[in-house]
Amino acid sequence: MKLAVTAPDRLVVRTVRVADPGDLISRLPHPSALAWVRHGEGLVGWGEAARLHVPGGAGRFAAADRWLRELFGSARIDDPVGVPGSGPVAFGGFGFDPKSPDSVLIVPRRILGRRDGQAWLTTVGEPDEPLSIVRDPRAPERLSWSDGALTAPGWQNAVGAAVERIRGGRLGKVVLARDLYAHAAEPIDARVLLRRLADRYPGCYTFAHAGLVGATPELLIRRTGGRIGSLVLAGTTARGTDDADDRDRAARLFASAKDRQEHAYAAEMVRDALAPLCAELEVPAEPELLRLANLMHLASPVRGRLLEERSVLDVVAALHPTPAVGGTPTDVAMDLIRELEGMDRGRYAGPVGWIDARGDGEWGIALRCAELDGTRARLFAGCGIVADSDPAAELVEAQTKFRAMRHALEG
Ligand SMILES: C=C(O[C@H]1C=CC=C(C(=O)O)[C@@H]1O)C(=O)O
Repeated sequence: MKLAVTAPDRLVVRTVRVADPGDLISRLPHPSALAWVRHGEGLVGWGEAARLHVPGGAGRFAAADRWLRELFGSARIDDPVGVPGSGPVAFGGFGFDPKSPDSVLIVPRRILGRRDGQAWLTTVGEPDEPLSIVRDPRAPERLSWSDGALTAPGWQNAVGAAVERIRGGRLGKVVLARDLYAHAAEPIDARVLLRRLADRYPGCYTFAHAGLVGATPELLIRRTGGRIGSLVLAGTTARGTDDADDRDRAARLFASAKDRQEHAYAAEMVRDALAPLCAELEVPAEPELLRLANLMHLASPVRGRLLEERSVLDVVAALHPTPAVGGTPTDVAMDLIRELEGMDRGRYAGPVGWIDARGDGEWGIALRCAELDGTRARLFAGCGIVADSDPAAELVEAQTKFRAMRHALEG
């Protein structure tokens, strides 16, 4: 696999403790933001000390992991803080489809971290290298919207075709997505979107990576030393108009055979993928409810302890794509996605997150997100389809999922 690399021969890295910086997102000096923030904690980064473009292929996670081990292994690191996310960190986003050429890792020149009452600043490269600062991000104005690969009726037809294929018995589940474009008068500044997403979805992982911006509720994997955690999501209903309506909807979600089946496919695959890697693994027998500002999901929190030393990217490789974004069986679902969606998902529905020099890190599934390109944003939303899915209801669900990014753009 031929990697495209921009990196110095040897990284010089220094982490220092800093006073609590407060809100991390408002500390980003430039629109080319890197971020991973939940409940005000996490990491933000800016500048670029090293970048890796990973070509498509099933071995892309292993190739990225090897490159990072070499880069971080040869670095001169002074890190008295010594917690997950201190020292050098790479922010990454991988293409959903192994064939996609879109996977990128970036090691920023500055990383500001905040967790459990501690805060730190990491400098990669010479501390006095000037960084350009662009203050006062402006909100997008005069937005207009256009369809992506498929119109709404076209996508409903694709869902109908998927249901037929599932009823034909070749697969149990497939997740179908569609894209939508927003056009603004001026280049869109990721920081405005991050701010709005973090304010509205504090329990989600608000992320920015090389123009991909979103707030995902789904944690693919977190590794802290030997401990791992994951939050499997599948099965969705919109929030109600009041508490009683919320309770009714949640009860219907738990009683819905279709949603339970969608969820079971995802939770079982995550269990099966993690079991061989773990000395201990806890997967709840029944899902619980995850409430977001716009949606409620069936959720299975998974915990485990790794059998042997492996980096978080190594575990990502074992998990992606889960049936929360692909389907069951994976290969049949991937082919059907390529056939019916009529688009390349890019990094949407792929792993997005960060990894440090210890191999610790947090990776989510890039959902509720948009890919920024100057004045244009490409939004994505997808839905799990099983034998009982109704195309019209799935379209409504996809529109609700778009709402997170529509709101981030429109305010
Ligand atoms: C594919 C998406 O959501 C996934 C995650 C949670 C619930 C899902 C569902 O109920 O269909 C999807 O599997 C998306 O938001 O684009």
